[in-house]
Amino acid sequence: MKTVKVVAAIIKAVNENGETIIFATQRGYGDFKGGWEFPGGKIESGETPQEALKREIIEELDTEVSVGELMDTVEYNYPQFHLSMDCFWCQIVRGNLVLKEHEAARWLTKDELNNVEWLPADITLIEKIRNLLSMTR
Ligand SMILES: Nc1nc2c([nH]c(=O)n2[C@H]2C[C@H](O)[C@@H](COP(=O)(O)OP(=O)(O)OP(=O)(O)O)O2)c(=O)[nH]1
Repeated sequence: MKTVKVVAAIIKAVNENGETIIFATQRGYGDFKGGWEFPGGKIESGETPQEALKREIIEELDTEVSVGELMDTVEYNYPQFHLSMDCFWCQIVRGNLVLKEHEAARWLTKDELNNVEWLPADITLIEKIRNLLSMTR
């Protein structure tokens, strides 16, 4: 099976109650249309994962992010391909998260993470994020 290398941004911020919130986007097109995901996309040849992620976030959201620690690498078998997805913690440097390709977006607290229909590959990742956020606050 072919492997598709993807990078995704777990963009983190803090809301007015001091809770950590995470930015989720809904796919606007393609096979997974309507599913929720972390913004990002395929790594192009010659790019580091971090470079690919910065490029994708500018393309998709017109926003510059700083790419922090690798949170997890998701390995998931879809019927048509194997997904290998590096997920990095990110913070906004400048920009207003303009939805250029996505249908919708939401900021979610840890208790709201289950309120959207995540893509199949993201389910275990969401559990890990919830656990991490529960330990901090
Ligand atoms: N960005 C992103 N992609 C995800 C997530 N979960 C998940 O299964 N994917 C899958 C969906 C796609 O098959 C692939 C992402 O590649 P992409 O965003 O370039 O997808 P695409 O097929 O729309 O790209 P394109 O060829 O049209 O440019 O990874 C996620 O959380 N974020």
